[in-house]
Amino acid sequence: MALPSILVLISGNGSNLQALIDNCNSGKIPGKIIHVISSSSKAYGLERASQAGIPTTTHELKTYYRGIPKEKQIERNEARANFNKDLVNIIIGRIKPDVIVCAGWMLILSSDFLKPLHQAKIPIINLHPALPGQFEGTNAIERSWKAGQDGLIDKGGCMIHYVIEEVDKGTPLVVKEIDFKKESLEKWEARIHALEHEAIVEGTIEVLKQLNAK
Ligand SMILES: Nc1nc2c(c(=O)[nH]1)N[C@@H](CN(C=O)c1ccc(C(=O)N[C@@H](CCC(=O)O)C(=O)O)cc1)CN2
Ligand SMILES: NCC(=O)N[C@@H]1O[C@H](COP(=O)([O-])[O-])[C@@H](O)[C@H]1O
Repeated sequence: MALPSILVLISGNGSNLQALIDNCNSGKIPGKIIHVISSSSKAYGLERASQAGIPTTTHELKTYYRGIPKEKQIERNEARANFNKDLVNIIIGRIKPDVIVCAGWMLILSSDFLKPLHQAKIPIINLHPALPGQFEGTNAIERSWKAGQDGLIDKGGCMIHYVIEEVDKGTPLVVKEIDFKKESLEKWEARIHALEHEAIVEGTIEVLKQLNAK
């Protein structure tokens, strides 16, 4: 029987993508990465995918914004809606994955994207480098480090959660905690990234398990 198919969305380095590639190849993740889509043509993760023989697509928002000045907000919003609609049509129409994993995908996904996926019963999960209810959005690692330095938190970590319209508020699948300690941002970041590489593998295994349970 064919392994469930995984689409991975990235925007950058792809170290979490690499963890997925390595653990699919070892069989720890009972799935096959069939495609990688990047929101940036400069993402090193594209190189990682190519090295692993995984087809890639680049889908850049700036291409949709081209020629629309920043002050033309209505036109830019329309362009962004088209970005989301085209992306979901590529996924549902061409790639047809069983599950989608956001592994450092740095764009908010709109209802134009999420609703068709829900109708197609394709679950989508995301890696967020903070605990549930903490530091939603971008730069979460630095924000959590500063909060720790200020004595506002004594724990940090990362989570894998289902993606819903409300950013980083979806039901968690995996939560990994670490104690805060006075250390450099670089050391904190390294500890979080190490945790991420475990969490993204466990979260992908879990979403595949839940898929099979349906
Ligand atoms: N609808 C959802 N979309 C996304 C989710 C989600 O839970 N719901 N998770 C994110 C991943 N993410 C944090 O884990 C995240 C990434 C990016 C942003 C954001 O504000 N992006 C800006 C652009 C920022 C930039 O270019 O530096 C934007 O999209 O305008 C917030 C959260 C993936 N998407
Ligand atoms: N809000 C989303 C977010 O901040 N995601 C973060 O992007 C990085 C991707 O690293 P990678 O490209 O090396 O996998 C990871 O640190 C991940 O937590």
